[in-house]
Amino acid sequence: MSEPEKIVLADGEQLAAAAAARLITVLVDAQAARGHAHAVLTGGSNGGALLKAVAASPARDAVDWARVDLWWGDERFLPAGDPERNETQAREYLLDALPLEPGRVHVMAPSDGEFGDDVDAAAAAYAAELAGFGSAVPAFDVLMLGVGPDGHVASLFPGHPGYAVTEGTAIAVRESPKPPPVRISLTLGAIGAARQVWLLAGGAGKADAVAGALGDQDLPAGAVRGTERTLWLLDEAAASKL
Ligand SMILES: O=C(O)[C@H](O)[C@@H](O)[C@H](O)[C@H](O)COP(=O)(O)O
Repeated sequence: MSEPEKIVLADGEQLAAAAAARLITVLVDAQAARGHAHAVLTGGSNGGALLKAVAASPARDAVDWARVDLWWGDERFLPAGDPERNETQAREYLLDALPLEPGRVHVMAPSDGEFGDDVDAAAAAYAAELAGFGSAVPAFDVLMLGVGPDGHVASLFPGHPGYAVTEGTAIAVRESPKPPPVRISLTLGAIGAARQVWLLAGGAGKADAVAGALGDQDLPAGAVRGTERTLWLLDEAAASKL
């Protein structure tokens, strides 16, 4: 288990650019070492800004995108193509511009897909897909998480049942405090299988959550660890109460 490290960037734009450069490097290094890379994407504004910065990076195509497996840390359980889905936004910000192997883009099912509105079945199917790489989940090279103002990550919320789940890798989330109410999320256990876990937090609205999670508050953002590295990527406003 890796102890949390912090890197503080000047502002949101520098945070996105620095995180994008770091992501490209991690993916290139993983492919050099193991021939492929697994990355877990996050929704939210900081996650989206990172994807846009990767799209704009001159170094973007140093990554062999055909040998990258992309996963999601969580997804809003909405119809395919809904603008509120993390997948929809990721495709718009970056993925549609990349030569990815479609079979390596592991989407959490929409609410109008093969499982219909059965979010439990959709979550179970994702758990099965994660297990298709030889263990419960792949050893993700990097797993990115936005941080909510309440200290949530993925769709694991303080005091909410999903945060307490200790079994399994992908779960259904209902009555999410953050709309929309129905989601699919990786569990803390699945998140902890990642070599590197990065927490992205920008803006003054995250300062309390950052201070609490890095302090002694029991928050999902403070509970996650990578097996090799746990890295908080912050801007000065989000780090202002540390
Ligand atoms: O599906 C989601 O809503 C996200 O995955 C969620 O976990 C997000 O990352 C945080 O809520 C931070 O979002 P912001 O960066 O927009 O505050």
